[in-house]
This record gives sequence, C-alpha cells and structure tokens, in this order.
Amino acid sequence: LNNRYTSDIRYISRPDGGHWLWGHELEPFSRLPGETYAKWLENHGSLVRISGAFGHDDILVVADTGVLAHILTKRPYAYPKSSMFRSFFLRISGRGLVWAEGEDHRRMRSTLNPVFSASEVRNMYEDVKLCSDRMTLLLTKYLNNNGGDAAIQVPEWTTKVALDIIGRVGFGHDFDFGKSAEAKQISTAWTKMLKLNMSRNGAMAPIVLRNFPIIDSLPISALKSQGTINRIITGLAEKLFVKETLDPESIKGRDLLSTLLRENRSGRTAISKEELLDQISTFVTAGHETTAATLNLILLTLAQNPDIQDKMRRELVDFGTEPTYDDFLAKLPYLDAVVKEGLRMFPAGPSTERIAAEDDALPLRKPIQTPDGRTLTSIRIKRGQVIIIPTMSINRDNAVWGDGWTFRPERWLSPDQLPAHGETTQGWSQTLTFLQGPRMCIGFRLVILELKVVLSSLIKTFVLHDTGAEVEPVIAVNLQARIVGEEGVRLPLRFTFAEPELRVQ
Ligand code: HEM
Repeated sequence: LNNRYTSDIRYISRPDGGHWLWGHELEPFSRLPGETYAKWLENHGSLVRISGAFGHDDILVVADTGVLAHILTKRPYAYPKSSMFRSFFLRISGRGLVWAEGEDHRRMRSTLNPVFSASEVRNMYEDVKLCSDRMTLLLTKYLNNNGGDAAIQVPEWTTKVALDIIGRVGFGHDFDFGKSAEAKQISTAWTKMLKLNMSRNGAMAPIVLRNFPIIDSLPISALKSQGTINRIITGLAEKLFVKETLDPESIKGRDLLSTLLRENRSGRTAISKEELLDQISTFVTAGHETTAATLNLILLTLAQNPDIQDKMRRELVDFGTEPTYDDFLAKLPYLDAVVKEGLRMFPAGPSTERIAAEDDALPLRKPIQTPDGRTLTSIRIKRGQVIIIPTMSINRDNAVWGDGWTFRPERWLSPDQLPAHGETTQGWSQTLTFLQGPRMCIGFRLVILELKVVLSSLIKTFVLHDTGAEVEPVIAVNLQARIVGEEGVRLPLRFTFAEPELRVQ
C-alpha cells in the first residue's frame, strides 16, 4: 500500500496480459532477443511497467535517455546490480570489477582505468594481431585440406581466438588456440553453462533467483560448476606471482597483470593478490565469450549480405599494405562502420538490470501524462524498484534510428544519417552496447581493436557464404547464435578462399 501511494509507477503504461505466475517476465524469451521490449517501447513509450513474477512489484523497463543518464551516469552507485546477478558473477570470477559496488567499485575502477587507456590498448595490438593471424593460418590449412571449400562451425574458432587474446593481454598466457588443457576445461565449463542457459529453465532461473535468493546458496551442481573458470584462471595467473617472488625484475610483460604487478611494486597501487587474481578472472569472463559472440553474429550477417562483405574486402585490398594500429583506428572507414553497426545491432548484453538502493525521483527526458491530466517531468520510485534496461531494443529503436533493425553500415559514413545526439544515449557511438557512465565496459577499446583485426584478417582471406541453416540469435548469458531446434551455440558458415592472390601462404 505504502508503495502504491508514494511512487509514481502506477502512472506508467503497462502491456495487457501477463501470466498469473510469471507476470510479463518470461515474454521477452518467447520471441527473438530484443523483439518483446521493442514492441513494448513502441506501444507504450520510453517507460514501460511490466508485472513481476510471483506477485513481485511491477518492474520498470527504461529507454528514456534522461532516466538512463540518471541511473547509469549520475547516480550509478544508487542503482546496484541485483544480488542474483552479483552472486552469479562472484561464483564465476570472484570479487572483481563486475561484482563490486559503491566505494569498492570506485576504488577498483580508478586503479584499473589506466591499464585500459588508449595508449595501453595500443600496446595490446601485437598480441591481438598474433592471435588473429594464427586463427587465419589454421583456417587456411583446414580449408586447403578440404579442397578450399568447407563448412566451418564459426563459434568453435571465435571462442578460441577470443580466449587466446584475453589470455595474452590479460596475463601473458598462451591458451594455444584451444589446445591447452586449461583452454579445454574453460570451453567445457562455458559450453555446459550456455546450454543450460539456452533452455527455458535457463530463462526462468534468474527470475526465480531474484524472488527466492535462498536457492542461490544451495549446493546445486549447476551453480557450483560455475566456479571452474575462476579456479582455472586463478591457477594460471598465480604462476606470475611465483615468478615475481623469485625475481621481481622478470615481470616485463605488457599484459594487464604484469602492468598491475609493476604498479604495485612501484607503490603507485596497492592491490592485494587475491583481488588481482579476481580482476584477471573477471576480464577473462567478461571479455572472451562476449567478443566471440559479437564476432559470430557479425560474420553471419556478412555471409547473409555478400554486397557488404565485398565492399569491406575491397576496402582492405585497396588499402594495399598490412594496416598498422593507427590505420585500423582511422584509415579504414568501411571496416569501422561495419564494426559500429555490428556492435549496435548485436550488443553482447541484450539487457541489464538494476535495483534502486533508495527512494528516488527519476528525471524524464520525455514527460508523461497522468490519467487525471497532469504532466510528470520526473517519477518517484521506491527503494527496491527493479529496473530493466533493454539495451538491444534501445540500440535498434526505429523511432530513433529509422531503420533500426536493418544492418546498414553506411549510416555511420554520413553523420546526417545518424540520429541527433539528444535523441540517443550518451554511450559509445550513441549506443548502449557498452552501457554508459562510470560502469561502462572497461574493455571497450580492446573489443573494437579485436573486432577490427579479426574481421579484416578473415574477410581479406576468405569469402563467407550462408549455408542455408536456420540460425537465430538467442539469449544465453549473453547474445548467442544457434540453429533453430538444436541445442547449444551453433553457427555453420561455408568458407572459400578470396581471390587466390589474397590467400595467406
Ligand atoms: C563485445 C564485447 C563486449 C561487450 C559488448 C561488453 C559489454 C559490457 C557491458 C554492457 C558492461 C556493463 C554491464 C552492466 O553493468 O550491466 C560491461 C562491463 C564490463 N566489461 Fe565488457 N563487454 C565486452 C568485452 C569486454 C572485454 C574484452 C573486457 C575485458 C578485457 C570487458 C570487461 C568488462 C568489465 C571488467 C566490466 C565491468 C565494468 C564495471 O562495472 O566497472 N568487457 N561490458
């Protein structure tokens, strides 16, 4: 009752229907990712109220840019992640940056921001290129052994290259393109988790856990197996600590852990060993499957759109030489446009959730009308209010982007084809793919570099063809691809060589 009369939630439009037990919460999983929220936003405006499961208070779905700026940029610590999400991350990667809140987070972030700066990411270029070239070479061999024409399960290759990159730039470790024992263990643990998450039970799990957090502390094997990744990464990264104890001067690597160890030794930072290990584990968890999944969906789109693929290849071939880091940054506009469009269309985190830690008033960019004719420029909410940010639907909002559901890299080539800045969020390239504000993805510069280097290497060397398999995006921890009716992450594409003179020898 209290809630009803001191919050303005009741003035916000709500979709019809809703299941007696699940409310509206399962509906986003009954359509393709992003579609349900897009429909709600189209029909009800940039704030929507949906019924929670198990009689939970109504949940707020937010696309209003004023509210997003308030929650994500101005008051991020007043809107922590749900305890369900935090304990999931605690299990897979410990007390790192994704898990931390409030003062803890502020401290960690200010220590870690410098190691992800533009100049540090420039130093990662060689590692990224090395891993990418290794993948292209292995694919070339595979294709040569198969008469120059083969169907490739793309995720099997992209997860390996993404793990290789984060291993090298994270803690100077070579996962050996999936061949090392640890790479295999990580892959098995992820495959298991993703399969589980793709099922209907997987969709229900976070909703159940939010309502019954006690389940989270039960010794359920599926929950316990999530600790595997943390254990493996910690075990591997610990080797650097041993090396440092034996000979501090031997820590010369440009990787994140070596840099942080040197910072610690110089007295500029004082991060405990345990925290350092958790941060590295966090980077691997947050950074490998997300990048691989984005690559998968961009590669699928390129296979489905040969004209875009050709245009990309032409730009790379015309460029002539092997692009340097600076060339990747500034001299390949079409590649840049494809990467921006890919990240806009396929945000690895298609939605995220926050909980109000205190009563607050959310400032609206677009005021709403109450049924009794008043105009509200802000809405009061109560502590505990659950807020969903439907990233993918916001990135694709037709009202803002015009043809938001169409993959059209050209929009990035002429600024007059982009939405006015006031219309969009303040995130990277007017999207919410990396969120915005002090909790924005710390690895975004690395991601852009990875995508550019890997895509250019693949597209320059191979032609990707659609196999006709019915592939669709699906939410499983993050945005993934699967074959309709089949289990697990699957994306077959046919590879042939590009012009023979482009072939890697
Ligand atoms: C395509 C790839 C990626 C995408 C789309 C992505 C997206 C995101 C998003 C949306 C968040 C915010 C989540 C939330 O608060 O609800 C985030 C946070 C984070 N990401 Fe990424 N990410 C990607 C790759 C990476 C990589 C490669 C790394 C590390 C090397 C990384 C490290 C992190 C960390 C540590 C956070 C937590 C930041 C904080 O809370 O301060 N991510 N990422």
